[in-house]
Amino acid sequence: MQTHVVDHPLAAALLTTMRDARSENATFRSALRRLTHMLVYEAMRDAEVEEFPVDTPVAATTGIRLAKPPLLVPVLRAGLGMVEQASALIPSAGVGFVGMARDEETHQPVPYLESLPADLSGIPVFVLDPMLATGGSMVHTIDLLVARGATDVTAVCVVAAPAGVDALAASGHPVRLVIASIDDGLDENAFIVPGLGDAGDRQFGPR
Ligand SMILES: O=P(O)(O)OC[C@H]1O[C@H](OP(=O)(O)OP(=O)(O)O)[C@H](O)[C@@H]1O
Ligand SMILES: O=c1cc[nH]c(=O)[nH]1
Ligand SMILES: [Mg+2]
Repeated sequence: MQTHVVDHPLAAALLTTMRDARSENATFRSALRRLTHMLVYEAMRDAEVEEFPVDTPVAATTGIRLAKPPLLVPVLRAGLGMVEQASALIPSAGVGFVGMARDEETHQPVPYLESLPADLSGIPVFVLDPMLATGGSMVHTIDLLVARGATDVTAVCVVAAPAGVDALAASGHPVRLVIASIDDGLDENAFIVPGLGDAGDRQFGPR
């Protein structure tokens, strides 16, 4: 699996704001939005483009547009904080939704919402979820996408545990990972260490 860690001082500073337990919800959401801009920008670097004729006020020239606008799939709740910025960066992108909450005892994902186009063949899909912990939620989301014919999936995350990266790679799915940091590991509650806590709660309050 191709993994791209976005190693940039501006990204690192925003991630630090998100890690800081003193950051209020609004500060956390703002940092996530701004960091998403950088992650999606990097994730789109190799996107397929096509040329088309365009007239400037001065002359005819050749323009560039995305050959295949992607589908953005935020994983609720935490991924919701990434979708507005990703859409702003890729205005032609569609948006689908997956809702999932981890069981606090088993740490298994419990799906509660699935709103996706029926046919994803030929469409690049960007899954937006800040946290990749055990990997269960991301692998389940990609299972849903692959079942609809997706063959080109990018997971755009903020923080991962090595176990989550390994689970994604072991899933055998056609996925690449774009991320700001791969952290040290998981604690006994399957929270990422040092991580940033519960990314859903830190944006929206307790569930
Ligand atoms: O890799 P995993 O072990 O599956 O954990 C990661 C998942 O946990 C978080 O969601 P959570 O279940 O807390 O739901 P929330 O976004 O509503 O808070 C996070 O946003 C991921 O979806
Ligand atoms: O550290 C973690 C792990 C799962 N989900 C989160 O929001 N944070
Ligand atoms: Mg949560």
